Amino acid sequence: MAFCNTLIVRTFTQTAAMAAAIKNVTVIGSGLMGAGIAQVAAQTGHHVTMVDIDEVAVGKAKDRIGASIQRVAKKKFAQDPEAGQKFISSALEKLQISTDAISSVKSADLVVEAIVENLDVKKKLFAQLDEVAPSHAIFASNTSSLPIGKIAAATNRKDRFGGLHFFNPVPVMKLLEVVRIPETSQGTYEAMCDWGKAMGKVTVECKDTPGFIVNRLLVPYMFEAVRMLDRGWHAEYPENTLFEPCELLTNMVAEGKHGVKSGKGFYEYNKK
Ligand SMILES: CCCCCCC[C@H](O)CC(=O)SCCNC(=O)CCNC(=O)[C@H](O)C(C)(C)COP(=O)([O-])OP(=O)([O-])OC[C@H]1O[C@@H](n2cnc3c(N)ncnc32)[C@H](O)[C@@H]1OP(=O)([O-])[O-]
Ligand SMILES: NC(=O)c1ccc[n+]([C@@H]2O[C@H](COP(=O)([O-])OP(=O)(O)OC[C@H]3O[C@@H](n4cnc5c(N)ncnc54)[C@H](O)[C@@H]3O)[C@@H](O)[C@H]2O)c1
Repeated sequence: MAFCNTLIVRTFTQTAAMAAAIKNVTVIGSGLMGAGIAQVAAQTGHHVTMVDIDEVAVGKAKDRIGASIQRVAKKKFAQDPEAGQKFISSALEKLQISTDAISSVKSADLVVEAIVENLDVKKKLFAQLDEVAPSHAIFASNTSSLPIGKIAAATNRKDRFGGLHFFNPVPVMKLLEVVRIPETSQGTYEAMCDWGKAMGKVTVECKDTPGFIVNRLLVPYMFEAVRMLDRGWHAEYPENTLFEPCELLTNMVAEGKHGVKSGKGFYEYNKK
């Protein structure tokens, strides 16, 4: 029992230490997602370096952040514009830009990659960063569709590797999928979740499966919308199995499980 308690205390201490240690964040890629991630990280008190191979892109990203943060401040400090101005200047002071990925990770506690969706390009980048980043630094990819395990394989820090899948527009969307591979240590996983919460996000644990959770649902839904457009809206397709009632739903309806209005469905609801 004493051994068990010691182990729990030690694990807790290590995890808390890793999470507390995430102060310096390097975001690689300053496109739609990278700029959003960098912005929210700076807004929430982190020292952020945003990197891009394209000097023009990273400059434009900083301008976009300036415009987006105005919108955030207007909403967040609607009653106190002075506090809003302080919020903006404090965040922008914490944000550096660079075109040199190698030097930008030298004091990073967390590296979030949001570059082009290409496995070889991501692997090449992480292999280079692995050589120079501090050993404690956690690496994460924001990929929409590539297996995290395949990207992590390019490094010697699979225990400190995971997915941090944000949603567009990052300053607005609350959800963050935190993806773990079998090698991701518990400390790394918890540090990623704690960092996500510090970013003001709601974190959800995902396994490293195609599409994680959201895109697994979203992409077939989007494709189906496009197929509908493709074949015309007016036709009826009674033979299409997509429209067949599911047995599970039929049974739930028969059992009176109508969701919120009946107090039970997939969940139980407390009616007040
Ligand atoms: C395998 C292939 C995969 C392909 C798909 C990949 C998918 C990917 O992996 C995952 C995803 O991202 S899935 C996609 C997941 N994403 C979604 O599902 C999102 C879908 N989109 C939406 O839900 C709506 O368009 C929004 C809620 C974003 C905006 O609401 P709207 O009704 O269009 O109205 P509005 O007038 O514009 O804005 C209203 C207020 O919102 C605020 N604000 C907005 N943008 C901001 C910004 N950039 N900055 C700061 N603030 C911003 C601001 O306060 C603004 O007020 P203001 O007074 O005007 O400043
Ligand atoms: N767009 C979305 O809605 C969305 C949502 C969630 C996740 N993602 C994922 O986020 C990643 C980025 O997507 P995006 O939409 O921001 O792309 P984007 O094209 O807007 O931006 C990518 C940026 O990366 C830069 N870049 C490319 N190679 C680089 C390298 N080797 N080093 C440094 N910078 C490099 C490009 O110059 C570009 O500015 C992708 O993996 C994508 O799948 C996208």
